[in-house]
Amino acid sequence: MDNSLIIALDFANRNEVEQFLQPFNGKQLFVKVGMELFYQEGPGIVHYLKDNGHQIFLDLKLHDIPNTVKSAMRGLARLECDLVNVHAAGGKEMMTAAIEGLEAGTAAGHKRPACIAVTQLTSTSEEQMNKEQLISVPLETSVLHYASLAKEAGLDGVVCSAWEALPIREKLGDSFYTVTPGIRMEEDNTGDQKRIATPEFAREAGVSAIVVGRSITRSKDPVTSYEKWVNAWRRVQL
Ligand SMILES: O=c1ccn([C@@H]2O[C@H](COP(=O)(O)O)[C@@H](O)[C@H]2O)c(=O)[nH]1
Repeated sequence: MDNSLIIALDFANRNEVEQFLQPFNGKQLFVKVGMELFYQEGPGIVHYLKDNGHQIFLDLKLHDIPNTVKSAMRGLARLECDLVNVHAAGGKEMMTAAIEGLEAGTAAGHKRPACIAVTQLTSTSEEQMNKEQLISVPLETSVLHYASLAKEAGLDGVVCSAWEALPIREKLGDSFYTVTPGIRMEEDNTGDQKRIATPEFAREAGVSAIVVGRSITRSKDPVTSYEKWVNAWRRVQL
């Protein structure tokens, strides 16, 4: 997990994924399967990616009553992904149930998938959060609160923006993962993301992994783009 660049495979179907991966010539990547792809292709897409040696973040952001999340996680554990997630807004009891489900579904002698909680989506601004969720504290306070709940529930980390990574590490320790989408190069389109940061900023904040989607998947030359991103991410590690 540490220092990974996770590519968000936000594609409509397996055919598009195959077309995207083909020029990587078998390179083993850390990829994210989200709702768009999983709802279309189901578990088969996970098997396909695993069979090709890729590490997988299954980003389904479970958010339901504890019993339902526990049962769903029991099933997802059998896919043997590296990383799965829930929404912290589902509450501590729900997050505890997620871990119980993962443990119940993991074969004896195997390690359960790491589980992280989405705090505030990176597409949410502080103003939106205040007005629409009626949460009147600063956004960082809300993120830290959700991160603390996630840690108390036994989760392994959170999804947050790079802006909150340092305060989370200071409060909850370096071993608690901070996985950060909303990463952009200076020249990239922001799109729907509100809390964006560059790879250099993310590295300096000590995030565990960055998630990059459209900047790579929609570029004219995804392999060159991926290499540019990896170099930007690594350069500041030296
Ligand atoms: O808070 C969150 C949680 C998840 N995401 C996901 O990350 C990628 C980001 O894609 P970009 O194209 O680089 O914006 C996408 O799959 C989201 O579903 C997030 O952006 N923010």
